[in-house]
Formats: sequence, structure tokens, C-alpha cells
Amino acid sequence: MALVPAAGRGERLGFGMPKALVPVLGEPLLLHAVRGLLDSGWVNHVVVAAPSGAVEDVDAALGSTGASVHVVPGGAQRTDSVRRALTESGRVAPEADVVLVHDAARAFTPASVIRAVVRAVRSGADAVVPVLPVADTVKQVDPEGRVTTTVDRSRLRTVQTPQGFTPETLRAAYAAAGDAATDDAGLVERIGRQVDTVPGHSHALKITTAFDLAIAESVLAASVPESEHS
Ligand SMILES: Nc1ccn([C@@H]2O[C@H](COP(=O)(O)OP(=O)(O)OP(=O)(O)O)[C@@H](O)[C@H]2O)c(=O)n1
Ligand SMILES: C[C@](O)(CO)[C@H](O)COP(=O)(O)O
Repeated sequence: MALVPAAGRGERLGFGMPKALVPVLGEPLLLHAVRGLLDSGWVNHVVVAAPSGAVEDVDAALGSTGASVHVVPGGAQRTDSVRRALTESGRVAPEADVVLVHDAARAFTPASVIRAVVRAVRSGADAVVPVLPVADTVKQVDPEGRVTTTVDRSRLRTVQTPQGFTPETLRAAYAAAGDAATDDAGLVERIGRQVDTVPGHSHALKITTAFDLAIAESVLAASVPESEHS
């Protein structure tokens, strides 16, 4: 079972429409994301959180998947959208043993990453996130932008999606959630549960700006094998 928060406005992408519906190589970004989950072979049900004013458009955009895909209205923050999808998932697939939460904006995540996350949860983890090492030097700055320190990057990781959870873990995290978090695993950390990692992939980049979209389109057009870009 996968939850796909897709209710963002896409302001930084700047297409004047919900990012989920922006066409990439002729198909909405969200359709690429949902098809990627289904084609991994390890996801049978998907609940999408759509922009509240675009539920019908999103439903229509996903019609061609012909699978168990449900659309609910999202909320103001990503956390609100995931919460609504999580509630719906209990109705759609109460028997699910793993819940993935996957950004529509990470539409080109390789199947190998999706499978690795599911496999790790099925092997006993409560929560799993795909991660990449940090390539740049990282500095902390004060409010005026002056460098205060250079951070040791050797133990830092950037975090992608899908993030995988046992249903009980994700429900407990959301039941306890106060302030919104920037990712779902952050809510699991707050309830004191362990979050494990698997290797992420450069193709799982979050399409945030027009530059990211251009990169995704060129990678897709070139169809570079995923093993060459990890
Ligand atoms: N209220 C929100 C905000 C975000 N998202 C989803 O969370 C993911 C990560 O968000 P991001 O990529 O930053 O998308 P936007 O919020 O659309 O970006 P922006 O800030 O540029 O508007 C996206 O799939 C987005 O659709 C969501 O479901 N509900
Ligand atoms: C969930 C996420 O994609 C993990 O990197 C990220 O935290 C989403 O951040 P956003 O600021 O809500 O786009």
C-alpha cells in the first residue's frame, strides 16, 4: 500500500498549475509516480492526496492505471495530506503489511529503491528511509549569513521517498503528531522508534524547480540505466 501526497501547489516550479498535473514527456508528473509504484510489482493499492480543487482532474489523470488507485483531497501542509491519505488507506487496504509514503514530486524513483524499502520493513524494521551521502561541504550560518561552523558531513544524509513503515508505526506517529514535520520518518523519530536507512538514488530527486524538471526529462529521454546513476 502506498500513500502519495500530491496536493502541493508547485509554486517553485512555476507552471501556474498543481505540480502533480504538470506534463513530463507528455504525461502528468503524478501518473509517472503512481505508475512507478505499481510497476515495482510490490504495491497493489495507492491513495493519492490531491489539491482540494483538483480532485476530479487528478482522478482523470490516473484513470489509465486501471488499478486500485483512490484520490482524496489533501490539506494545507504535506503532513495534513499524508494524514488524510492514511485515514483512507485503512478503508482501502486494511490488510496491508507495509505502508509507503511517496512524494508525487519524486516521480522517477527506480523500482529497486521502492523494493529495497519494502524489503527492509518486511525484514523487521518499523520505519525505513532511502538516503544519499552529502556531496557538498556543509556550513552552519548565523541569522546574518555569517559562517559559524563547518559541519562534519560524514554522518549526514539527504533523505528521499518512498519512506516505508509498518502500518502500526505510521498510525502511532500520526496519532502523536503535533507540529508538522518535513518528512514522515521525522514523526516516527518523535515517538522514539528507530528509523533505518537503505541506499537512495539520484533518479529519486524531488522535482522542485524548473532545473530539476529539465534534469528529469533529460534522464528519461536518455533512458540511462539506473545502475549508472546511483
Ligand atoms: N499541502 C501539501 C504540500 C505538499 N504536498 C506534496 O508533498 C510533496 C513534497 O512537496 P514539494 O515537492 O515541496 O511540493 P510543493 O508543495 O508543491 O512545492 P512548492 O513549495 O514549490 O509549492 C509533493 O509531492 C507535494 O505535492 C502535499 O501533498 N500537500
Ligand atoms: C519528504 C521529503 O521529500 C524528504 O526529503 C521532503 O522532506 C519534503 O520536503 P518539502 O519541503 O515538504 O517539499
